Amino acid sequence: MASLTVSDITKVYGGETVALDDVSFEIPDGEFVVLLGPSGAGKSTLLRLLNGLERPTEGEIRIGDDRVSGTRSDVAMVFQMHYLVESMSAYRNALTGALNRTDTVDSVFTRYDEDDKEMALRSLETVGLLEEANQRADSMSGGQQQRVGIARALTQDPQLLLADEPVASLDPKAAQDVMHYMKRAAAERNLTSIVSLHQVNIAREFGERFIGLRDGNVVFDGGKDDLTMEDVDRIYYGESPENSAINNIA
Ligand SMILES: Nc1ncnc2c1ncn2[C@@H]1O[C@H](COP(=O)(O)OP(=O)(O)OP(=O)(O)O)[C@@H](O)[C@H]1O
Repeated sequence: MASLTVSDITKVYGGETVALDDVSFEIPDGEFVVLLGPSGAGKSTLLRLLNGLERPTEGEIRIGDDRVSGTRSDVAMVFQMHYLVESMSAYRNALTGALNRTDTVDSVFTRYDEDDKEMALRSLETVGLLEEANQRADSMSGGQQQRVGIARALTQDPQLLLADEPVASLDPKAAQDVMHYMKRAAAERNLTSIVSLHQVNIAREFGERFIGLRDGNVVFDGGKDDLTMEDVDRIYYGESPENSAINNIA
């Protein structure tokens, strides 16, 4: 739905912590990108900059031709903790995504129109939960709850879908399910998507393109066929061979 251009982004916290150091890349319309990197590499910082929650210290981000200068209704985010209202149904939770694109008065009074309701149902259908629409969120499994979180993001009708470790707290089967539905949602709507993941096997299964961050720098940017074990090693362990997973396994 929209291309994304990240140009020379640097983010410094508190005048000394360089979380991102001159990062640049472009993502064309509808591409499904996985962000890889060890703890502290700058993945969450990058996602927060992309959704306008934080401002870069230097550089700029464009969605299509628009410079990102704050939060936007056409950028939706899925979090590791899905922050559902547990006592509400899957449908009601999905519907709240519409509040991010309605005007302030409607959102203060939580008013939804017919289009919002249809969009929420369509979003639940996309994540395979239409039949569970009336089920309370707290009676659902962790994977189902995360799929409701995705449906809520889709009800916002975004151009850009961001997800920060959306499957980190799920077991492998649930993680695979959630990624399957997220990928399906992105493909159905031609959504440009960026998902940060820790699990390399899941990343490989679902990613089309991989951006590897380490110490705030892009150390890998390429497709599935380009991503070797050595690249994964370099992303997670750096250049020093004594730390390498390959060497430790060998
Ligand atoms: N609000 C903040 N204030 C100060 N430093 C921060 C802040 N947020 C992140 N940092 C620092 O910026 C660097 C990058 O952090 P970030 O959370 O973006 O990494 P990450 O790759 O998402 O890590 P994780 O996988 O552990 O979430 C780290 O050194 C972190 O301590």
